[in-house]
Amino acid sequence: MPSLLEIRGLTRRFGGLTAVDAVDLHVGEGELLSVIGPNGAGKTTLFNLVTGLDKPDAGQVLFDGQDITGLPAEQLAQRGLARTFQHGRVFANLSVLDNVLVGAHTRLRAVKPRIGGVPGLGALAELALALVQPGAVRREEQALREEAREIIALFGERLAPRIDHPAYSLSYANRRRVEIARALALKPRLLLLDEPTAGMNESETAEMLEIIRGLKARGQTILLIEHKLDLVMQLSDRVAVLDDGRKIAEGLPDEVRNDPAVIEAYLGHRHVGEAVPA
Ligand SMILES: Nc1ncnc2c1ncn2[C@@H]1O[C@H](COP(=O)(O)OP(=O)(O)OP(=O)(O)O)[C@@H](O)[C@H]1O
Repeated sequence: MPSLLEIRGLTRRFGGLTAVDAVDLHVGEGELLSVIGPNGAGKTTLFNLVTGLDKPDAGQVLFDGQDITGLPAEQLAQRGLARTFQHGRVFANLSVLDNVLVGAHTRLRAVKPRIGGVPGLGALAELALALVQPGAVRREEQALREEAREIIALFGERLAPRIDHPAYSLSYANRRRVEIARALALKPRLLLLDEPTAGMNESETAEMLEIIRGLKARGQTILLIEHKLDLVMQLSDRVAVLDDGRKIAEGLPDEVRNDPAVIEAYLGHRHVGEAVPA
């Protein structure tokens, strides 16, 4: 399987602490790779490095064979990397639909050629076009709305009846669903999910598992951080384990589950808060 994402020797230090320590990883097209590890293992820092929110002290990130190390988040989104955050980030005052449309518009900006090729003229020229071709613009907007509605429909009765509600009025779990819907509207080549079931109860977690399973079945490449090991074991093609910034294991879910170094890492951290892999 050719690698869509390849991470080589990625390292990030905060003062004396090495949060991510020479980590190598790769994610193949259509693959679901989970990154697990005790609290403070470096998972979110790794995501931040891959998605341009933070810059590494050493190492490289390659996406589809191109070096994207240190590129800003906006550019990475336009290249097809979309992420969600551990605590969920949505535009509180925008409706569910508009939150998802933000994702669709980001994608559209990426695929539209720069008019005239003159930097800075793009937005102005776009406005001019909108004025002379209102029908075309309206149709394009209509198509985006339709697409956003289809994505929202993936979340069934949880989101569909609330499509016009402002995000601030939603439950925590629903805000997290909106965030994932927005990321999907980017039509990402790689979707990075940071603890998509954090704060969700058992039935909500089971629903999310089905949604992720559905995305995977459609060929979506996914990099997942997740604490709920049951879900990780059911969904992942491969699992990588971080501990104190280092990758201590990588392999098929069953191999990782029985790896003594992994069991040791989980037992060694008293505040894991979740079951040791059984
Ligand atoms: N901006 C920062 N400044 C200083 N230290 C940081 C910073 N960000 C993360 N760290 C430290 O780096 C280490 C890794 O943190 P990180 O959040 O990546 O871990 P994690 O595996 O995502 O943990 P959790 O499962 O609790 O979310 C921790 O010791 C954390 O305190």
